[in-house]
Amino acid sequence: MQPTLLSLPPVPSIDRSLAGSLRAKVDGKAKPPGSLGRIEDLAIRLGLIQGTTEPRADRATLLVFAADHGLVEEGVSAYPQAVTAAMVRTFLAGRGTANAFARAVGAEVRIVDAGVAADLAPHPDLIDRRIRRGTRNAAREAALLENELDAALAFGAELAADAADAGADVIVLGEMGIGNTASASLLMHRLLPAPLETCIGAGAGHDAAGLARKREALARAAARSGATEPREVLREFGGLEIAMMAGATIGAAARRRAVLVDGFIASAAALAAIRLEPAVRDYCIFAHCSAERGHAALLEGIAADPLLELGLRLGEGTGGLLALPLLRAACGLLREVASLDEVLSGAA
Ligand SMILES: Cc1cc2ncn([C@H]3O[C@H](COP(=O)(O)O)[C@@H](O)[C@H]3O)c2cc1C
Ligand SMILES: O=C(O)c1cccnc1
Repeated sequence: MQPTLLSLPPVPSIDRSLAGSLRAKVDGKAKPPGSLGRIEDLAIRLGLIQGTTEPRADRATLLVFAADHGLVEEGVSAYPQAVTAAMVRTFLAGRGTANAFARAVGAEVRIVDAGVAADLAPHPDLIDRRIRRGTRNAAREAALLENELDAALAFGAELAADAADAGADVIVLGEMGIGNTASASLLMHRLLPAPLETCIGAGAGHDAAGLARKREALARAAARSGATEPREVLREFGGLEIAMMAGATIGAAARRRAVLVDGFIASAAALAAIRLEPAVRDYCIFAHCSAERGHAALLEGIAADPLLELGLRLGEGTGGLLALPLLRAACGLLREVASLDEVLSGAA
């Protein structure tokens, strides 16, 4: 084990011995075998993750990790850096899309300042884990120092474990950080790996000139460092919120909680977590395939079969929240639905 990973909790491997009884339970329900398609597979996955034939997804906590990126100096985003802090304030006021969707599905929301480059007033719903005011510009130098990366991973793991200990059955991971699709593209390029070009998309929105500028800046960042080892890749290309999400993925898995992974950026963080600790892969449920270029290839590269395809490209955890009712339905199948035997014997 690498000494730097010692601060991260161990992730138990999934015990597959329950798979047979979970499949038999699902097949024995009052419905034709297989008639609930992928919801049946989801029920079995949730049972395996929680180690029970009666899994729950009642309580869900969305952790939104927010941070800024030095790469924005290169014009990688169509939006100014100040939008990150403005959106954090909006979330705290309950007015973001993530807040509305969380209310729609019944999930708790926690906002984490992982490294926003602005002053934020203290707020009871804001968790301050700010490591620095944004990353360094990865086109010129490493985005993070070793100790900054360690802190981000450890804080993320701790926050996810805290949410689990406070009663969350499912951890939904979301992010807010202008410029973070640029970091995510570099992570995908090195960790999947995939050609850089196929990893770069329009992010929050770019015209042709903006996209060309983003491609050119990311080519310079990639040329600056040949890192391929997951810690090195995170340190070189950032970002703070992405590293914290990778830590949170590991922390949730260590508590045997399903991690509902949102879009392109959250998936890049999950990819980093999987490369750091392969056992987390079994705990990751990929909510949707985003419209961001690169997301479909990233998902395919880790054999992930996303639950939804809605053309979303927002982030914030919105896609994860929309998939949450599917997890609850899958748990309801195992916990509540009568067996065919009960129905035929008149017991149900
Ligand atoms: C108003 C607004 C709200 C957002 N909420 C999420 N994002 C999303 O867009 C950003 C990534 O795109 P890029 O890398 O191109 O900057 C992230 O903050 C992501 O969460 C937003 C973006 C904007 C503009
Ligand atoms: O897929 C995402 O999560 C995404 C895509 C573009 C911009 N922000 C987020």
